[in-house]
Amino acid sequence: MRNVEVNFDGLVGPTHNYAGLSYGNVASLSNARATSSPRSAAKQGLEKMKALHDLGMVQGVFAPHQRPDIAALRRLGFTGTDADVLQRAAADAPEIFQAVCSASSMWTANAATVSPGADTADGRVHFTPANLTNKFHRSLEPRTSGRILQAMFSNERYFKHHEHLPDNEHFGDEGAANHTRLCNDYGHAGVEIFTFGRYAFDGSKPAPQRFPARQTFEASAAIARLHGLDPDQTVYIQQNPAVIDQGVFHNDVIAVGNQNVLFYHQQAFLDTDAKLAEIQRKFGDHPLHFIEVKDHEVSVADAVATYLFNTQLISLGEGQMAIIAPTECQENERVAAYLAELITRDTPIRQVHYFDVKQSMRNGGGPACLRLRVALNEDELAAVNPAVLMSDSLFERLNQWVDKHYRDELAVADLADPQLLTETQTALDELTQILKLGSVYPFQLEG
Ligand SMILES: N=C(N)NCCC[C@H](NC(=O)CCC(=O)O)C(=O)O
Repeated sequence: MRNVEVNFDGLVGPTHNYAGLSYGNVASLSNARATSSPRSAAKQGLEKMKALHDLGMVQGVFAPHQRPDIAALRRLGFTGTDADVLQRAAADAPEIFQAVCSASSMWTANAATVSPGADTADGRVHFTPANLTNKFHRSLEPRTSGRILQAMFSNERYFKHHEHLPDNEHFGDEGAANHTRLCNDYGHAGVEIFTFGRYAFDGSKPAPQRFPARQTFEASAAIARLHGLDPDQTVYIQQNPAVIDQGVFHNDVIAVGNQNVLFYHQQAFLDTDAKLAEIQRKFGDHPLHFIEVKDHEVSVADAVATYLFNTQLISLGEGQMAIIAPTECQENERVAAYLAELITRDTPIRQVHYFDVKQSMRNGGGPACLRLRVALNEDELAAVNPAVLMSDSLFERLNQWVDKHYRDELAVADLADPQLLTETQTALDELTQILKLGSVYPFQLEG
């Protein structure tokens, strides 16, 4: 049976903007209040999806969320017509208002944690939407992400959907951004690696001093229990608090894995040697490539600035992999030299492809943030909603849809324009028809 890994990329929503909402995320803070281009952001994302499709990958599209989130504003006491709610919130509580306008659902690496059927006790693919409790604007995502996931993976014979973890910092969960799976073949049982930033109930354990640790050990362990993972095939690794304090707000900013390769920075983890030995032991006798990038090769600062590790490692067949990197890596001499040399080494990584995803990068989201990986066998793939899978015609259709509905430029001040709300709802209503999702947005469910 053929087993594949499908990347479900977040389609950038029409309100994509730079409001500087993510403390601890260096790019988000440094680009605060810059003017964005929702249209080019969405098109940059579509180009990457199409290029991976053209490389022979199965590629999916993950719909964006409804923003501004009027329901969230009503829950916080703003009343009247939708236009009243928007304008009152913008005037009286601009920080709350900007948060409910964020297009952050584009970073689908944070949408959920996914365990393939080969790893779970009941043999189904398990999904748990991330609660994203650490940032208010992201905590608005789990319910809609859950509905979109159910609309894409609806067959209960193959797919199991869990509720997100309790909405509380003790169970702070950022989804697949802190989850890596190593395996010999996508269809074989793998080792699931959960990376976390702190322990919720034990203040004596190491934790960052400056920036928040968004993921807790307790959240990771709960996901592993919910998904029915075998403890002998599961590894928990604490992120090095010192790198969180340098802007590594998710583990996928400092490490990435695929099949038998783990590519990571020397400073990424705590207790690295013991943890790598545990991974090797649980992985078994098969060859495993630990590619460690040393400080003198690429510093943590360069890794954060270029997103060297927020790259996608994709399998091209015959044991070869390609690395999908943002153009920021190409523009940094040290990182570009490192990658040029890496593909000549005796590892599966043989190609590097650069993509311009600058609109997303300016909010701290690289190629790997934009995608949620789902490993599937043939039967499971056949059960996926086919309307969300990339093809030449879907690429063309989505580009036309973006041209019709998206603005070229958006400043933070434009977010209060009631017309933007109407434009967004019209666009998303049409999108649910293109992607055959049914009703997934609050404005569709209320009516
Ligand atoms: N590393 C992964 N997997 N994802 C990147 C997420 C970036 C996102 N940025 C933001 O939410 C900024 C949005 C704003 O400021 O409007 C975040 O910090 O949660």
